[in-house]
Amino acid sequence: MATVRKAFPQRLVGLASLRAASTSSMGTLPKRVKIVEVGPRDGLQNEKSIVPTPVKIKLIDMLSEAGLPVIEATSFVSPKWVPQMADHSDVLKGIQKFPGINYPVLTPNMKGFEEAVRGAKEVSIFGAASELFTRKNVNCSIEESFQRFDGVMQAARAASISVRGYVSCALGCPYEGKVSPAKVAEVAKKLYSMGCYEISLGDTIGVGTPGLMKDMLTAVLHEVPVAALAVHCHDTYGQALANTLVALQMGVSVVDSSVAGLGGCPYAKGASGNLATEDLVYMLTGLGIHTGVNLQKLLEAGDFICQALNRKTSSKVAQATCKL
Ligand SMILES: CC(C)(COP(=O)([O-])OP(=O)([O-])OC[C@H]1O[C@@H](n2cnc3c(N)ncnc32)[C@H](O)[C@@H]1OP(=O)([O-])[O-])[C@@H](O)C(=O)NCCC(=O)NCCSC(=O)C[C@@](C)(O)CC(=O)[O-]
Repeated sequence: MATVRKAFPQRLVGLASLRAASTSSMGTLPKRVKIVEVGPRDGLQNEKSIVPTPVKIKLIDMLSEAGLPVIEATSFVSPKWVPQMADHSDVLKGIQKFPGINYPVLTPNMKGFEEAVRGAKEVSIFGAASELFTRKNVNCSIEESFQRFDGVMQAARAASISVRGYVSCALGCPYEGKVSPAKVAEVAKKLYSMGCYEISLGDTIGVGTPGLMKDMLTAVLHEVPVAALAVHCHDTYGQALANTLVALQMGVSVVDSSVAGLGGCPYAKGASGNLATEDLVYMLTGLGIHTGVNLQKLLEAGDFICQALNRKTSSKVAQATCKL
């Protein structure tokens, strides 16, 4: 049954008009935020049943229609490790490539990179600030993961492919517990100095709180310019939006999120979904921050994937605006 929604945009306009009064004491916030939609990759990679390729393609096309500027489409990782992403080439081939929208993909090593560049114009390498997580996730040490990244970076430079870098476990690790801000800063600095144009700091298991986000970002900002930073918060403990707001107040203007709050890392036990894109867009709009995203179309994309997966949305905004 199709989801029926309340007359939502009008209410949103009303909220946005309160902006001057409600944000005056919030420090300097960015005027616009680039949202990196990770639902088709991070959101689906942990799904137990294989999601049909046409569903993935339709989801990405709907997200493109909604105006997301960056949509992480899939990952070129081993299908033995992450079977859900085994159809990466077909997904990349099947989606409509909207002008002005980037469709990056994850590439952990040269094998993934070589396959990815047949269709991708941007890739992401993914490191972590935890040795044990790195071992579980990509079967090597942090040092060895950088040796793999060296090859990818060289090949990417030669092919004029932009590379984004992730630092997982930026606010905590499922295997090591606390992670020091200094370690996160060290890994972020290394990725940045290798040539990653943007570093996404991941609270992989969503254990962070605003104070931890502030301490971690303070350390990272000594090493990487704020314009090159993004945050990527999972919402396991309901802190994702609060942590993201702290990052915005510290000057970060790129935020990763996932439609309907889908997500989780298969190698991070306990990791739940990402910050829901609908909730992020609602907050940013209320703060008068431009995203270019059409919330109504985004909600429709969320409805579509939730129906396809036969599950309830994790987006509070989607829940609040749903009549049935
Ligand atoms: C990195 C590897 C491949 C190492 O895995 P490995 O087993 O150590 O690799 P290997 O080099 O020894 O090769 C073993 C087999 O895998 C194949 N292989 C090797 N590489 C590839 C490739 N790229 N694509 C396809 N196949 C590949 C290779 O050809 C070989 O095949 P065989 O000879 O046995 O038939 C593996 O550990 C892996 O794929 N890990 C991916 C795990 C993953 O995707 N995790 C989720 C993404 S990270 C995340 O979600 C966090 C993030 C980014 O969202 C941010 C946050 O929230 O913190």
